[in-house]
Amino acid sequence: MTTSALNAGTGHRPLRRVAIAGLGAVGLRVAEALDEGVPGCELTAVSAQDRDRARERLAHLSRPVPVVPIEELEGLADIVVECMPAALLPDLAEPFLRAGKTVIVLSAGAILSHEELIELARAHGGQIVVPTGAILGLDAVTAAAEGTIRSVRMITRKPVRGLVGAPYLVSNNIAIEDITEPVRIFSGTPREAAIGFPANLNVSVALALAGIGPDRTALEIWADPALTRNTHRIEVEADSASFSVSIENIPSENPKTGRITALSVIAYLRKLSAPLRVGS
Ligand SMILES: NC(=O)C1=CN([C@@H]2O[C@H](COP(=O)(O)OP(=O)(O)OC[C@H]3O[C@@H](n4cnc5c(N)ncnc54)[C@H](O)[C@@H]3O)[C@@H](O)[C@H]2O)C=CC1
Ligand SMILES: O=C([O-])CC(=O)C(=O)O
Repeated sequence: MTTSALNAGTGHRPLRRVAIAGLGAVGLRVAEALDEGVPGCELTAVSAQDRDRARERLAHLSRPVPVVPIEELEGLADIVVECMPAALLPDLAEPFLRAGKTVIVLSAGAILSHEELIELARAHGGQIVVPTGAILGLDAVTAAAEGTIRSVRMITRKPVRGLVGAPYLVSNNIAIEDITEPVRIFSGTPREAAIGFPANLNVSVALALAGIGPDRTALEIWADPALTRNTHRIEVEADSASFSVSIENIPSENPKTGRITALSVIAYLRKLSAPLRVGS
């Protein structure tokens, strides 16, 4: 049996209307997958900064979808996939959460500066979903967190072009364009990285939210001129298990973003209606 056969929807539930906010590397790939068919889901609207450019990027889809401002998405969808610059999260998420709907958040770092969104979800029966994204092992980390986790450490290594322009580098006058060997550019916490690297280290915030939080998780970031892939290693010590996992992400059309990020969202949407779900 193929994976897609195992994951095919049952057909007994109403279709979930899915909107995509942001039509960059992640958004376009998710839109294409929904257009090709994810059982139980249909793409009903898209939001983009440049609406004409978005219509061009969507021209190859088999079914046209409206391109609307983010304020109009809530009326058109049950679930929204946020894949925009982090600063836009509250404007997008609030109406969905107030209506008891689901917001899939890729800009996970923005949740730390907008924790009121979690309260809004709680009050109205909505849900914020942080997909596994470009990282791995969050299933094991959430399981270990049901017991006691002693420590979580993450080491990220990225090619130079996946890091240049990050606010932390700019404000600390750290120039990495001409480095010839790996340089550790940051040692701190995901809470600090969410501010200093808002477009590069959402994965560390996802890990922190799954485990021991954004202040106790230890994070190192390295710029490595020899790398072509974004690599992340996680080391966990818990009373249930010790484990370490690592991933080498092939960059998408956006060099900061691994290709697997969009696939993680598609896998999540497919699981919503699948008769067999694997992983917690
Ligand atoms: N959680 C995770 O594992 C990962 C999260 N990310 C994050 O996911 C988000 C999306 O990543 P990418 O698709 O690579 O980014 P991208 O830069 O390729 O795309 C973002 C899109 O948002 C659009 N946009 C900007 N302002 C907008 C507005 N007002 N309304 C609608 N659209 C607007 C931009 O035009 C752009 O097309 C980023 O915040 C990124 O940091 C990326 C990789 C991994
Ligand atoms: O794709 C990656 O390696 C991770 C990333 O950009 C992020 O966490 O925002």
